Amino acid sequence: MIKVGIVGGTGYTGVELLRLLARHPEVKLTAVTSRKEEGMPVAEMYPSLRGWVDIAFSDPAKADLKQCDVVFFATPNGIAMSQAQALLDAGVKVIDLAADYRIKDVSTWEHWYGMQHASPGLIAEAVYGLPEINREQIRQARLIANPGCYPTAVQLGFLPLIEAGIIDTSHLIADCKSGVSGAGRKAEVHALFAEAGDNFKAYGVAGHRHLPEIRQGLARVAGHEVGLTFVPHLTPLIRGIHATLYARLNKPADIQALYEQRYANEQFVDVLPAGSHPETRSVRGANVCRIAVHQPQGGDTVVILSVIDNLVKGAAGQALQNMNILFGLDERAGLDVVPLLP
Ligand SMILES: NC(=O)C1=CN([C@@H]2O[C@H](COP(=O)(O)OP(=O)(O)OC[C@H]3O[C@@H](n4cnc5c(N)ncnc54)[C@H](OP(=O)(O)O)[C@@H]3O)[C@@H](O)[C@H]2O)C=CC1
Ligand SMILES: CC(=O)N[C@@H](CCC(=O)OP(=O)(O)O)C(=O)O
Repeated sequence: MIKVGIVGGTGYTGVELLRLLARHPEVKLTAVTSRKEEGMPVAEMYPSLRGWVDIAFSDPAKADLKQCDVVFFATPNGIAMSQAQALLDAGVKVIDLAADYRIKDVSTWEHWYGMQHASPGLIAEAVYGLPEINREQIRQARLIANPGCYPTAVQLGFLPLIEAGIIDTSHLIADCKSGVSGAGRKAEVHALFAEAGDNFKAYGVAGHRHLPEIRQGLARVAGHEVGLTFVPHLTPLIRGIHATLYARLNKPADIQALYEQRYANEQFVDVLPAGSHPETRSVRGANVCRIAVHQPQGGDTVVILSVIDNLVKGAAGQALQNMNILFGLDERAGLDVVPLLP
């Protein structure tokens, strides 16, 4: 059995990891931390996990994480970067759901995240955990930088077009909407029911910290810098991201066939029939990205619709997919979940 630790088990991505790991056949949950809830049984805080998870939260400073085979950091940005080295030295693999190791250029990271990096020496080694691009490197990794939620939806949406070299990569547009759980469980005014409910707004138009992450990923695939306008919006959903992506074709192509072929062997990317409009509720609770491809009026503008559950393919599910790859397990282990309707 793989001994698993979670730092930050009370947050939305932490409890989502617990939900998925509870059904994983090869996992023994060894430590789940919370500074505020030390000693409280997990199932007392989250009754949905009664009968599934039978350990209590421990203080991260006291938890013996070095006895684990893998530790997930479901913590705010800037936590894993101070603790990863000691765990790696003890032979523990680390999967960070935050952004500490996502950006390869440390000064870019420090600019967007507003703090000094505590372990810049590990950034080069960290593997960006988007399996649909980096599966082979993930297999060999000790340290995984799990992608952000918007970056997952946007990169999977643009990837086939960029790989095929058939679009103008200098003017990409990603118009994205997120549910409120994307902001985490901590109390914040903009996430209050009376603020976020029955309301819809853009934010971060001048610059969002996912912009450099998406640009870096797409540039790697393109082999050169890309121009991207990224506009996130907050919607009155709890879960879900809907990304509407625009690009200009520079040569004619059968886009539907391109996407179907690119993702034919990907278990967690579903290319819908031509003309479809994917809904966020069609992925709720499941580790899947559903994509539909459009070329309105047969013109040269391609519109890609990409939906994920921000907490699953956008965070905890993808982290578990990465764990399965790291340990040579069936990639679907613990992830064979049917989306929840309505
Ligand atoms: N929500 C989402 O859709 C997504 C989130 N992410 C990223 O995943 C990470 C977790 O997000 P989310 O679950 O939403 O966050 P939450 O705010 O919901 O939870 C954060 C967790 O971290 C713990 N924590 C906070 N500060 C510290 C600390 N200094 N040391 C140890 N533990 C700490 C908290 O518990 P306590 O304070 O009791 O210790 C809590 O369990 C973030 O980096 C986020 O950016 C990535 C993709 C999507
Ligand atoms: C709705 C909302 O607030 N979303 C968050 C992004 C989600 C997130 O947690 O960011 P990471 O994926 O980088 O960890 C935001 O815009 O800051």
